[in-house]
Formats: sequence, C-alpha cells, structure tokens
Amino acid sequence: MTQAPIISFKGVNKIYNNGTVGLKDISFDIPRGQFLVVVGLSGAGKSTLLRTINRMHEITSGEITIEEEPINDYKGQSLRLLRRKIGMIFQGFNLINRSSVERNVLSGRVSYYPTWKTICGLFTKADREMAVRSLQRVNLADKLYTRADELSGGQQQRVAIARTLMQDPKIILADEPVASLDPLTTATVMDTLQRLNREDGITVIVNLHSVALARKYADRIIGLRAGQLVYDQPIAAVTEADLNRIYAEGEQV
Ligand SMILES: Nc1ncnc2c1ncn2[C@@H]1O[C@H](COP(=O)(O)OP(=O)(O)OP(=O)(O)O)[C@@H](O)[C@H]1O
Repeated sequence: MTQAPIISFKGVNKIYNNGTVGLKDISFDIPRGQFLVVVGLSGAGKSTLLRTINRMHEITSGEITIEEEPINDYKGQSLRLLRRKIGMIFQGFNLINRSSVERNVLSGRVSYYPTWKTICGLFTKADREMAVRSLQRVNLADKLYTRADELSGGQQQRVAIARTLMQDPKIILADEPVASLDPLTTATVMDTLQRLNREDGITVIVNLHSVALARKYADRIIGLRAGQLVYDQPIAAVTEADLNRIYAEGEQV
C-alpha cells in the first residue's frame, strides 16, 4: 500500500486583497520524506506557496491537507499544533541578534511554554539539553554561548535550523534560505537540510533561485510561473533545457 502524502494541494487559489493572483489552481501531493525544490522567476508564487502550508497566508479557495487533515479552518490550538510540526527558515535568518545562540535556539520551544516563562527565560533542563543536541545536529555545539550576530551568515542560518529542530518538526519550509550566502556557506546550509531530510526523515520544501542547487539537492523539482504549476518532475527526469524553459518562458508573461 502506498503511503498517504504528507501534504496535498487540491485546486488551491490565492488572490491577494489587491487582486494579485498568488496561486492559480494548484494541485499536487508531497510524499513524506521528500526533498522538494520549488523554482521560478521572482514573483512566480514560490513564497506564497510555502506560506500557505503553515497558514502564514490564507488561501482563497481549494483545500490543503496535511497528514490527510484539511488545515483551512484550523484555529487556536489546532493551528498552534500545526505550526509546531512545521519549521520555517527564511532568507534573513530571523534571529534575535543580540542574544546568545542558546537563547535563539530555545526560542524554538516557546510554543510549549506559557508566555511569562519564556519572557523570564525559564526553560527546563531537558530543553537546554535539547538545544545542545539541536546545535550538534547542525555542527555548531561549540557556539552555544556566542552572540548570534557574531556568527557568519551560514552559521546563523544553521542556528535558525537548530531553532526549528526544537519543534521536532515533520516538515521544514525554507524560503530562499541561501540567497544571501556565498557558495561555501551555501553548501553547509544545504548539506544540513539534506542531512535532516535523509537521517530524520523530515520532509523539506525549499524555494531556490539557483538551478544548479535545485539539481544538486532535490528529489523532485516543481516550477511555478505566474502562480501556476508549470513543471513537476522527479530529479532523474529533470533536464537543463526544462529548467531554462521555466525561466525563459516566464519572462514573456
Ligand atoms: N502581501 C501581498 N499583497 C499583494 N500581492 C502580493 C503579496 N505578497 C506577494 N504578492 C504578489 O504575489 C505574487 C507572488 O509573489 P511571491 O512572493 O509568492 O513570489 P516568489 O516567487 O516567492 O518571488 P521571489 O522569488 O521574488 O521571492 C507576486 O506578484 C507578488 O507581487
């Protein structure tokens, strides 16, 4: 029996309040444990797609299911639980710069605490130990007490990944995670995501501008153009010409 997809889009449309079409009739399934890369020109809808998965953006019509449950109507506790199982990392890392690496990583655990405890920094010993383990997973255990803004960009992004590990996520969404990094640090971040995908079975969905990186890391590549799904192939079937076409044709839109 084939396993049910971890995420399923069914006829999803997203129209922003100003009338801009973000997503147009998107339907596809993401199997559990896949490393999916989303490519497309700037403005194609990649960020919009990612952000509908954790409901940072609301869809206009259609349905998204996660682990076979429709998430459209989640509120309160169900929405919090959904967001707990989905980690997200951003191009700009979104760390608290003046705080220690430990404090930043522990902040990934806040949904497990009442607000007053997190304000006072009252994290349990078990969670402090979990923070060390998360940093070990991204090869940064020696930076526990370093201030976040004293790290390189690649190290900061790995702290952001360690922070999401505190949620024990089933899915990691990465929105242009390496766009501001040089090639060497880019590799450390992408390798980290790949390791978590392969060793921990975390489903990873990454928006990338770089076709070369997409080809190197993806199990499957999907392409968006003007909010539409225009390409969907397993990596073995992806050709350079296909990818060039996604970008070239997009320019005519
Ligand atoms: N909050 C918003 N309000 C209105 N329109 C928006 C909003 N956010 C995005 N858009 C528009 O929706 C479309 C898709 O944007 P989106 O950011 O998802 O594209 P993208 O492929 O991620 O682009 P980039 O690679 O530049 O990040 C674009 O036309 C964009 O201008």
